Amino acid sequence: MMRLMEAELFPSTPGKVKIERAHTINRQFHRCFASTSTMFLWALFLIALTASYLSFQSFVDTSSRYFNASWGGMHWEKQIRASATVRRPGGMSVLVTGAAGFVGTHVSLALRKRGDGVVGLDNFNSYYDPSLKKAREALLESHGVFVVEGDIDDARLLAKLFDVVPFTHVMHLAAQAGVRYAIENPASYVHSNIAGLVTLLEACKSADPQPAVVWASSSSVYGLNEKAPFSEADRTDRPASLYAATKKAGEEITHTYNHIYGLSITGLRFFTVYGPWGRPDMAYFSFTRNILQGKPITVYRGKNRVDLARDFTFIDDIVKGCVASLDTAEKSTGSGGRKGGPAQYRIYNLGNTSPVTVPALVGILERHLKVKAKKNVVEMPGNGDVPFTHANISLARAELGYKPTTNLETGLKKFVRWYLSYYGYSPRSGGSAAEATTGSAKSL
Ligand SMILES: O=C(O)[C@H]1O[C@H](OP(=O)(O)OP(=O)(O)OC[C@H]2O[C@@H](n3ccc(=O)[nH]c3=O)[C@H](O)[C@@H]2O)[C@H](O)[C@@H](O)[C@H]1O
Repeated sequence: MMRLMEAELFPSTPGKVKIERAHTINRQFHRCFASTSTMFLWALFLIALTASYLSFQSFVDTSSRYFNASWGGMHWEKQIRASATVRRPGGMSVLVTGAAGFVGTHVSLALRKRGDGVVGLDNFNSYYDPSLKKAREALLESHGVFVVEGDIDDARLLAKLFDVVPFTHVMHLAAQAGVRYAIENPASYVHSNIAGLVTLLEACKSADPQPAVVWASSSSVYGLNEKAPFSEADRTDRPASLYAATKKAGEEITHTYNHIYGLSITGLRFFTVYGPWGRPDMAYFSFTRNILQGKPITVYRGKNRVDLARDFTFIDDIVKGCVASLDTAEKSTGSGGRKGGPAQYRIYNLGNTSPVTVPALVGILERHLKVKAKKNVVEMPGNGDVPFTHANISLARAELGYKPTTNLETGLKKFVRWYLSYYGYSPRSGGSAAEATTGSAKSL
């Protein structure tokens, strides 16, 4: 049948078709052509319908992405520009990563209070109670610091931020913290402390102008180092935890970006930082919570019944070290991804220089809280802890003017005062904080 139609419509020898047959063929051709063109029109109509449906869907997708996205838009850019505005002669505009974190909040406030422009960046992850991070954000907002909700591993977001503001400095404090949590969630350390760091440095090296970068390394890089106090020149090639290993890797990675792209880099090895608005995962914080709730605390002890000790450093001293690092940071030498010459590369210990044992820390908390702790003393599990830390701060003292002034007794007093007020405890005169505990206390 098909072959017949083909033969009729397209005779193999043109001009040999009989006239009467030619009429019939002509009619059939027209009928056929008419139905083909109708089909063609229908097809066109369907294609147009499908295309408009698809483009409508993509419009809906894009707009819902746009409206659901936590960043982007004119209003967002305006907030960033306002927050980055410098209000003192010779001031800097600083991108603070991890701004809703413990150290990030304090550093952002200090910078803002003296008139620097500050834009925060934080992913508000749930490693610990995000409502505490939100409360810190509210505090920052009340001082005019805008915190962008986003991840340091988001290259598009970083490019946009540098597009909106020519940051002079980056204070990089976003990280997956915690020594022992690395056993539970190793990928989180790789994501933030390695991948996120590289993404951030990529953005910094491509920025024009390139910012100077100051970032948080850790005392944990000293690992199994036994030479005390720990000096910057001591061995750091024997980390005892994945956390420490990622911070050590961060020191190598930042060195590479300094070497290849001329980024000015300062790494700060923080020694067990504590204080108001602190991290609930840290011992002094969780001990306080448990002591107040009448719950036992676990105190780790080293081999041969030796107490563990830390060079606990008060937040205000750390903030001074961070700000001094920003103030003394030289400019990066490159631009647009090209090195212009050798750039500054520094590493400093920021500690307190007087280690205190964990049982002594508990004793101070008991005094301030006026409650006796229920202690379970157990041998330190092999999960990343080191027996002690002790900072030599000569270098930071000489080059940054760093001079810690708060001892653990005074610093914990300030922390306890903040804790009781933040979580809604109102101690009656003479009574212990625990006795005064009311139902209004927020749980962590
Ligand atoms: O300087 C750093 O670079 C790191 O400091 C901090 O780590 P650490 O010094 O380990 O602080 P933290 O957890 O408060 O434990 C303190 C002591 O209490 C002991 N400890 C802890 C918990 C517990 O239940 N019992 C206990 O005895 C414990 O064995 C230890 O001896 C930061 O968390 C980390 O992010 C990083 O910044």
